[in-house]
Amino acid sequence: MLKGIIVKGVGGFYYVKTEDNIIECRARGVFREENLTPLIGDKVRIRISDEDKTGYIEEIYPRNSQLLRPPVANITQAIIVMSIKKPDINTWLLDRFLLMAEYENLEVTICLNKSDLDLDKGSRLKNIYETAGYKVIMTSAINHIGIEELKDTLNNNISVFAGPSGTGKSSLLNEVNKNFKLETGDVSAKTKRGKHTTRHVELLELDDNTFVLDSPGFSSLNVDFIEEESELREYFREIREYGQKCRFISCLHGNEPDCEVKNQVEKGNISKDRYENYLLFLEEIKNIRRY
Ligand SMILES: Nc1nc2c(ncn2[C@@H]2O[C@H](COP(=O)(O)OP(=O)(O)OP(=O)(O)O)[C@@H](O)[C@H]2O)c(=O)[nH]1
Ligand SMILES: [Zn+2]
Repeated sequence: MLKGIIVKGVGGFYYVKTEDNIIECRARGVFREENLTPLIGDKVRIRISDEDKTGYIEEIYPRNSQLLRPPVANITQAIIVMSIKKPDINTWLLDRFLLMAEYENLEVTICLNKSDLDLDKGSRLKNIYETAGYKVIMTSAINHIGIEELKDTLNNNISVFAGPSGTGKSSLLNEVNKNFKLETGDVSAKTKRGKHTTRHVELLELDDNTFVLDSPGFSSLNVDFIEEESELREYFREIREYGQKCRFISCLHGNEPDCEVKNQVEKGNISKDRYENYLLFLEEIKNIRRY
């Protein structure tokens, strides 16, 4: 009997990382009957058949978490990689990623990469997002800055690396583990080759018990997963916090009187930019519901 974790799935085969090596496995038919599909990230028990020497997944251990997009199990945290410049940081997108992470109930760390290009801007952003309640690491893949802190954050976790194309996700992973030789390059060259569409989902092993998923999938173009307007305020940490002191318990922090959130935006304790993104998302959710 062997135990392992599914790191890749291709055409009906699952690749299971055991203590010693990676074993190609099939799933037992019984999973289909139970309507259970093995997922990347699943911790499994396998058996090697004497006849054909292939591995069979015998049991899937209970999942701690399950992401929808991309479909992976047991992810413990998200590392959201944004570049300060080239491409310029887009905080609307960052807040969108954060929303997704909060919705999925993941631990989250923001990685502000390419700090070599504009340290001042990086510091300002770090300050804003730390004030909002997030852990922020400033990195430079080319100057090897912040890599140790990033390593510590990854240690003993199964993390999803998320962020727009060209922000340096592959470059950072290559720094974190010198054995990785992930393809990096300028945005236009990679887009031409359709890198984003052809890349499959795979867990990379950084260390024992430490895996990362370099995935383009962890983002959402719409907010249709949020059903009620009132849900949104729960996913903005600082708004959730200050919102408890609003006059009305139902306050959506828009035009209501005595709104503590607006009050704190005026005082500068809540970032105006974050608040405006909150209002934009709120408007979007309203519109989904109307049509
Ligand atoms: N100046 C600077 N450039 C960087 C840094 N990190 C990465 N780059 C460059 O940014 C470009 C994109 O880096 P990648 O690592 O390929 O970005 P990615 O996020 O993996 O991109 P996708 O695979 O398209 O999602 C490359 O040309 C890198 O050399 C950094 O810290 N500073
Ligand atoms: Zn309010």
